[in-house]
Amino acid sequence: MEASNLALQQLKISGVHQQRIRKYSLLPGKRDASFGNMTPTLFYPDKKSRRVNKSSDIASLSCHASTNKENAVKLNNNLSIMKRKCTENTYGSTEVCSFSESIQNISSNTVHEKVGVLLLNLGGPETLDDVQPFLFNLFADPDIIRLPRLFRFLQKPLAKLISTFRAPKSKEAYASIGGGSPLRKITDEQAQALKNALEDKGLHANVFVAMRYWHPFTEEAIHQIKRDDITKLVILPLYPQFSISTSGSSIRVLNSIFREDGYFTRVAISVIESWYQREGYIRSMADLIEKELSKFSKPEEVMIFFSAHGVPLSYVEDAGDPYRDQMEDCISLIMDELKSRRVMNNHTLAYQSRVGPVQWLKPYTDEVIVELGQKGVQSLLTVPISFVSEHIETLEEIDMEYKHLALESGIKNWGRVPALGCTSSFISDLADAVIEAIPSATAISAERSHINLAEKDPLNYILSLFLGSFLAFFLLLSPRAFSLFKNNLL
Ligand SMILES: C=CC1=C(C)c2cc3[nH]c(cc4nc(cc5[nH]c(cc1n2)c(C)c5CCC(=O)O)C(CCC(=O)O)=C4C)c(C)c3C=C
Ligand SMILES: [Fe+2]
Repeated sequence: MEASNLALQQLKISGVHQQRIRKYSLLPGKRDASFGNMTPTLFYPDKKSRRVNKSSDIASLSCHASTNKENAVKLNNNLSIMKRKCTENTYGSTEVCSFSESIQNISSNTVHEKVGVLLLNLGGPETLDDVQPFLFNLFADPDIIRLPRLFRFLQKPLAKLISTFRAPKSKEAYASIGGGSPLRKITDEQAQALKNALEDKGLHANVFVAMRYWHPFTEEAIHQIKRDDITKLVILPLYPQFSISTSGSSIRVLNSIFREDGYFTRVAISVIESWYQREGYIRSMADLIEKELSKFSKPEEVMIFFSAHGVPLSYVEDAGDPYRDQMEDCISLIMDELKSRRVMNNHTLAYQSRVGPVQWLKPYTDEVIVELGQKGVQSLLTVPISFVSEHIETLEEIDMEYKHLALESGIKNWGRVPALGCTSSFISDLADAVIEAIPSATAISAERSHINLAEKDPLNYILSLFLGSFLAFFLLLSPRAFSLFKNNLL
């Protein structure tokens, strides 16, 4: 994956900042606009303006043509006009967007509402036999391996190849944590806890789980939502910070289902895109950190080491993924909260779990651990920060690999903050986020506009097929290309 050249969705700054009102734009990515896959592209304001606008309450998103006229025409052909109404209330609230194509406000008193909450998560293999097909689903996601347009149809053969070669290593990791991912079980528990918390706050809601790469898949959740006759739906990714590769990917899949399925023209929908800035979440994280610090003999000397899941650098630098900015904001909010409790420890942030030969967000967790050891840091408290459940990368990568590396590098005292899981203050805050999102739920219209590449541009289509087949042939049959691929990409 030549990540620096593969920017698909271009997330660019288009914020018009006014007092308490922000305007975002949904523009096509430079390349993606011509795809016809109708992926909406969110444009985020830069970090500085987001910080300045902490008190912003409302962000409205409107759709307009890109700078490129051709793209604008394609956009009109392929994308129905999308509008968003967003409510952002930093630190204390959530980035909430109701979407999608044309907005019809549904007044809550006209129909008998049945509220649903859809939790989005990554999913994980439940048995060792699931590992390869799970990896296939992950690498087949165009938001995970971002191929240029011409090579898009190679996505699945490439996913098959990478998943087959990666599976033995991944299986070993899953075997070491009991033979499968705990993600489904934990997410189901979180769903039940959220349902109970909502009930306690006076809202009866059905809570569904949609995993991106393993069961229960998005389609299974959609089936249940329809079976239960849900009329208002709040979409809540279980990732505190937004990334194109996580929440973005799940929302893209949902968006295409909603556009195709007439049922959803009758459903008012609200999407909570990120919620790392919520007071309840920040406080819950600070509580966990304080508790773990107190287990060290000299808590004040402990380095608090935030380890976030990485993304390729090109996501942030070329495609405008807000993930790094949100991560940094999140950590400064947690540290501010700790300081307000007189916890004045040093802290640092690094990124873990990189895959493949491209550059990922730096600094890398393993390199920082070695450096900290060399600098004489004696005590380290690792805080997994991009995810709210235990999973392979906390249980295996952090608890086994990084712990071993830290002790080898001279760090004497090691600790790790557990994931939030079903911590009651956290679940209660998620319930508040859901309740706050309901008023901004809006319905989507029934416009559909799938035009596939072959219908739209037959010459281009034939050319891509030809070049793609050539590349696949070369990669699969040339022993040298094959071993280069195996050594570098896996
Ligand atoms: C915020 C969290 C995550 C981001 C960002 C993310 C991006 C990302 N991940 C991969 C590749 C892999 N991820 C894998 C597992 C995995 N990833 C996350 C979270 C984020 N990923 C979680 C919670 C899990 C674990 C699920 C579980 O089973 O417990 C894996 C599989 C494990 C392995 O083989 O290492 C891969 C591969 C990429 C390429 C990427 C960004 C482009
Ligand atoms: Fe991942």
